[in-house]
Amino acid sequence: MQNPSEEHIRPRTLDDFIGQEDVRGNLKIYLQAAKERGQHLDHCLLYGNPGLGKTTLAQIMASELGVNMVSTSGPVLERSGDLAAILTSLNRHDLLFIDEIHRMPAVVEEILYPGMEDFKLDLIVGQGPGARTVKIELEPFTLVGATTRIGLLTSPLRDRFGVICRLEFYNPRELSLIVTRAARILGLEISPDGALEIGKRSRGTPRIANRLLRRVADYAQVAGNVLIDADVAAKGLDIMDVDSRGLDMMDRKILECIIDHFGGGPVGVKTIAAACSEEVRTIEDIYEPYLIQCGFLKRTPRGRVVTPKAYQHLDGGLKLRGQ
Ligand SMILES: Nc1ncnc2c1ncn2[C@@H]1O[C@H](COP(=O)(O)OP(=O)(O)OP(=O)(O)O)[C@@H](O)[C@H]1O
Ligand SMILES: [Mg+2]
Repeated sequence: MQNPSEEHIRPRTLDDFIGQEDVRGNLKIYLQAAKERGQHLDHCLLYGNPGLGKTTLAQIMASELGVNMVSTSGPVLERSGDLAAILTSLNRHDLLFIDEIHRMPAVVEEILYPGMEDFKLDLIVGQGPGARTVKIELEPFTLVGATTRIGLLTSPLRDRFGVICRLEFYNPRELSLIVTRAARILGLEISPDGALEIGKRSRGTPRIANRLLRRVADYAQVAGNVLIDADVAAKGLDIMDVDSRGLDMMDRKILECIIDHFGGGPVGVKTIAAACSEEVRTIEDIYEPYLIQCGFLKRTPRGRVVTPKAYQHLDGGLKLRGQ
């Protein structure tokens, strides 16, 4: 196959979607119930770190329901009219996917409330004393919202979702299954221990697992290996500076910066961001959740603290590199 895109790898059915057993089990029931009743599915909020499968799940829900999916995202919806145009164009039972729903402006959010609750739009037409409200009936639809930051959602919005699903980091075994599946689609040969090696170093994230697989495949090809086994995978990942726990240069830079400049913490995230020349948001959304999950970093009321486990991990790495 000619360099299949990310879209080819994306699972299409709930059965192809690996891991997240609780979310998958619950969604299966809700989807079946909605289908049997011939009704729209209740609004659903998916939250979790980047690359864990929110967009993928939304697409699977639409295809399992046999409905059309219309996609947009919070920051694109600048004015209430932008959302009104989308809502009025939806067909019966369509799925509206709003990515980064926490970034939707307040004025847009307000017109979404009656849309979600009663499938009605209250539009204000005109300005000043001549302004009037026009009520528009909408077709019943399902809103699927995705967010990496559930804490930034207002509670009126959060409360209007009937189903709230939290996606967790994947374990190495699940990631190895994801890698094996992707390798099959990409026409690559990989052994179970090769897939597990990539799985262990993918920061619990399918998107990263798929990316590392492609880079390891490049390495294997150039090195003249047809089969990606644990040894080839480890060498390919080592040259990319992805260590045995999946930490990359930036993760290590963050930990080392807290250790070297702030005595291991506690130190505020803004200070860390400035010292590492990185955005606060990127540290909070991309790096920190995984470091916390590994038990390498702790969030305390006074700031971030590097744990003894992180010191051990970093020391081990230095010894391996002979420093
Ligand atoms: N459970 C899974 N099984 C197999 N592959 C998966 C799974 N979850 C995600 N993937 C793969 O990982 C990639 C990233 O997933 P997706 O785009 O759905 O993440 P996301 O949560 O929407 O991320 P973001 O927050 O950045 O939008 C997809 O292309 C898909 O191939
Ligand atoms: Mg997405």
